[in-house]
Amino acid sequence: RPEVTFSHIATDAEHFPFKKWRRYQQKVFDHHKKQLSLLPHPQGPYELRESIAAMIALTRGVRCRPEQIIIGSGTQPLIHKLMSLQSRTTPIAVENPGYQRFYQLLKDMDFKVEPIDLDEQGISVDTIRKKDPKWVFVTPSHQFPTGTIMPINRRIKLLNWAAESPDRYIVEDDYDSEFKYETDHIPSLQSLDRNRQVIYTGTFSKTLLPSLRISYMILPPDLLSRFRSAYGHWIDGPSGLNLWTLKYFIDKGEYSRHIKRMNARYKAKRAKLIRELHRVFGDKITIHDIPAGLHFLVEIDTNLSYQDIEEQAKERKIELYTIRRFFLQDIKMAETNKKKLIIGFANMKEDKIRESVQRLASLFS
Ligand SMILES: Cc1ncc(COP(=O)(O)O)c(CN[C@H](CF)CCC(=O)O)c1O
Repeated sequence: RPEVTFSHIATDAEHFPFKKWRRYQQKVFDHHKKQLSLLPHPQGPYELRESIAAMIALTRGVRCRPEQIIIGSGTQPLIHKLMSLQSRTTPIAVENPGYQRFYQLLKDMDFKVEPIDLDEQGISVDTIRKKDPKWVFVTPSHQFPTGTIMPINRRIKLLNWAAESPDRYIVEDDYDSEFKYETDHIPSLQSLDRNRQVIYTGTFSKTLLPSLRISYMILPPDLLSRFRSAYGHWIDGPSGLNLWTLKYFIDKGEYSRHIKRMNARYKAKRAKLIRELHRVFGDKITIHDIPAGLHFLVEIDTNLSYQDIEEQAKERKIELYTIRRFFLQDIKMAETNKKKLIIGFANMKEDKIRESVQRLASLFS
């Protein structure tokens, strides 16, 4: 069991409003016994989908009807269902480095998956043109794991690429888009899409608790009808109790208040951690200080290999991920002496920042 953590995966459960959550759960028991006695709609309760549609219209500019929302027990199962309906000869592009779990899922499904390089604006559309995929998976709000926020011009360029052919699709994975610090939100790709070629996925794993396993996907009408005919008779997905509780949580304004509070808390914790990293590492560290999300990338001058870093971190009970976790295929990177680490801070206790940074520094001293 790690004694300090730089993980980007867990959220700060200490500040989750459990009392409020329990109160709304009680309301579900009191007023929704009937719904609890039934199976939820295969896409999740319509009433919750209405609340999500209204919320993301405000926060992300997403335009959709509740009928287009599919609620599922995680982003992977939703993507797995959707991609199961596509021909395996469809060439697919993903960001490299990128979200390893999607890459592995698509490879396991026998798709031809093309890793696309990134520049300082996000995924390279020039490389996409060269590789000519039909589908592209992107994380424009906060590229995973480099953190890049895709500027509006690159979003337009990517949408223009898709618009050139009706069988092209973009999967916009908008995880952790709720967290932006002193920078404003850029509208989602979905809100700029005029040709119904963007599939939008969101999750409550970063804003509430990853263990709730509540995520959602918004399909354009043509994909939606195929999805419904293929899965309309399935009964799976998150528990109705949690879904109805989430509906109250959103409708009563608790969700947006929670995000505001966590934004302020994460912003302060992040700033403190960055100051401490600079203080301890000095010019041996470069911090990619992109003011968004629950992690950032750093580069540390060291002759240690990634292997050494990962092994020594484990030995010293430090939960730490290097960029190697996100390389999609073992591209023989010339291991320069600048090693990239993912620094997550959501689950780091503020009063443990000094000790955590000290322990990290001990790896490289
Ligand atoms: C890039 C990205 N897109 C979606 C999710 C949301 O997934 P879900 O909880 O299934 O809705 C995550 C969440 N992060 C993963 C789950 F915590 C872990 C990261 C790791 O595997 O490194 C994510 O990073």
